[in-house]
Amino acid sequence: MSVIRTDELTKFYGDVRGIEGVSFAVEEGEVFGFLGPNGAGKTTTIRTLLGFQSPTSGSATVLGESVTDRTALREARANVGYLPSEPAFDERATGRRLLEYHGALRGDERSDDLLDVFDPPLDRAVEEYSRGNRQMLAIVVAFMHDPDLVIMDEPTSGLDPLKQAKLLDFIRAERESGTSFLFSSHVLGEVRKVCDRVGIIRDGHLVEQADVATLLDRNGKRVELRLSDEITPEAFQFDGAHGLDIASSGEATTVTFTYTGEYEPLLEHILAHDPLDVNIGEAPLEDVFMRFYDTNATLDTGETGEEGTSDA
Ligand SMILES: Nc1ncnc2c1ncn2[C@@H]1O[C@H](COP(=O)(O)OP(=O)(O)OP(=O)(O)O)[C@@H](O)[C@H]1O
Repeated sequence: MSVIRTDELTKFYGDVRGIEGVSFAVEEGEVFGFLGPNGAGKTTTIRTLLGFQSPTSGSATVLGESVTDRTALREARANVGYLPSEPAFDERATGRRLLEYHGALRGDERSDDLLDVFDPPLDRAVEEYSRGNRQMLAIVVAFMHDPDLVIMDEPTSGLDPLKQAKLLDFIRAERESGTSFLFSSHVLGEVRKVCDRVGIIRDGHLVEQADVATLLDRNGKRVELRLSDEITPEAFQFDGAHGLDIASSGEATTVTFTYTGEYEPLLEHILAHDPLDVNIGEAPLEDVFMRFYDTNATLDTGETGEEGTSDA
């Protein structure tokens, strides 16, 4: 069963388009990454799925229930965790009080275990919390009732690199035990680490839907060679090689290019030049995604553990 399914889902705010004709499905037990530049429509999709706002047209189901059937959706939501991009809490309440409140509302099977990993200062009022502590409290709230599906909007924003890594490890472990995720993010490094498939949204439209391995495969391999001899560009003009760059330092020549195709012809070409060093790796994921983004949009590769560009 698809845990989320949308069919031509459309939401306009008056004349302003939030999303239009968005169709995708999240299957049981997968982490579906939802990517797109600022204002693309990620939050609009999520808020519509959670029943916070009605679609203008089209349809969607969450755990099999229509998002426009309020009663059925409320029941389905008992099995859904939600981590908003900017968690809002009763500011004067302590973290502990808020966990009691959410536990009474939807159940608390897991907060003790979760607090071993994510440890906000429970006896302080939330208004005194740092951004990271607020996020950790929201993570505990999202998972404490042991949901089957978790919808996360920029989940690592505000967390330090260690906590970011803990959250990604935690998501992978949860997926292993069958939990499904809709994971909205700008941070490509984390998408690479946890997502099985991605949907890319731009200007309110879903422009791509593919599994991450296929996207990377399509983008080819990044090849870097160090040669003792100087060479001409013609030496590396062969089928499947593109984006050639040659730099000579006096001692050695460094050749980099992207390659799509089988290994055998690639290795033949490389060995013909008697290389000092050979490095063949995955092409950067951002090359794939940037094609779907506006030229002005910036993206975080996530490799430094910094926050994404989500707060515009
Ligand atoms: N409540 C609202 N009223 C009017 N327009 C809105 C509202 N919420 C969103 N929009 C518009 O809908 C479009 C999609 O916005 P949305 O917040 O869904 O994008 P997003 O992909 O979540 O962006 P970000 O990455 O910046 O969070 C934007 O043009 C935005 O201005």
